[in-house]
Amino acid sequence: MMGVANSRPIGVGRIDYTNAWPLFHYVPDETEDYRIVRSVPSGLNRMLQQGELGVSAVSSFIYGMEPQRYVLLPGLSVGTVGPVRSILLFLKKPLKEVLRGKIAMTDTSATSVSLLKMILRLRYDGNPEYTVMKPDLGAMLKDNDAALLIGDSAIRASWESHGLEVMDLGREWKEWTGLGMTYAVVAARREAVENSRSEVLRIHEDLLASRRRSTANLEPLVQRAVASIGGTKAYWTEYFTGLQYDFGPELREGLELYYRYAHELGLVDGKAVLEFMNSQLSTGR
Ligand SMILES: C=C(O[C@@H]1C=C(C(=O)O)C=C[C@H]1O)C(=O)O
Repeated sequence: MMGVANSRPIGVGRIDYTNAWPLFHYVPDETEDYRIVRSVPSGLNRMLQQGELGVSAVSSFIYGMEPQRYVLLPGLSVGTVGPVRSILLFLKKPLKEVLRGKIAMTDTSATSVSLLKMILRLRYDGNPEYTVMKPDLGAMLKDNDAALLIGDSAIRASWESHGLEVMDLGREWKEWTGLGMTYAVVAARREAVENSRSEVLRIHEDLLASRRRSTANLEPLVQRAVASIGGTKAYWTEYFTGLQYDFGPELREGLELYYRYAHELGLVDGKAVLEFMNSQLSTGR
């Protein structure tokens, strides 16, 4: 496993959802230093944990489970301060009943499933029964009172005229805690940083450059999203503008609270502290 994480080019995981586009849009799929591997968050989480990837955009929850194994790449995140529009609980019954009912959750997520548990338990004193399913709203709601979707599945489902009540978890978190939330981070395995330092620095720089270029001009991403997924230019402009990609103080503070709650609920063993790769390294000096 070590060999895979340390060989050149190193494997780098890209979340295969529109929400991660700004981080990766201008990053080539293959260079001498790295090769991009695409998957849903749960797939990348597993590949990074098993050492098949040296660096990956992953569910922030995964870092919180074993912070000693990773460092975070500074200046890179997928988060919001407020509504996210793509992490949504679809309710078939009033919230009061859902809190004592049954909820199906997508098998593609790690951060949002725990975020949902926190919100329902700690904010609303709920104790529903949870199951994990493939992200298919109709199938999920067949035997359940509510369904959690993330990413493009959530976006598509939010456009359907099903008449269901919808809870946006980014909005909930902000109303409840007053803070932002970080759904995805870019993490590097510690041995990848030690043994493949220049490759890790290169992908870090390329991701930062992509983030800057994407957020400076959203137009190419917006056009592409309309063409490949649908919706309007206004929708996607608002969507990308609402997301925060630079892991600023509000996102860091929110994530620290999320890790404290995760520990309180017994979802993770310890209290994770955010440890970033030394930014001195990333300037190459
Ligand atoms: C913003 C989103 O955040 C995603 C949610 C994740 C999770 O729940 O584990 C992981 C990566 C993020 O890209 C989204 O799904 O739309």
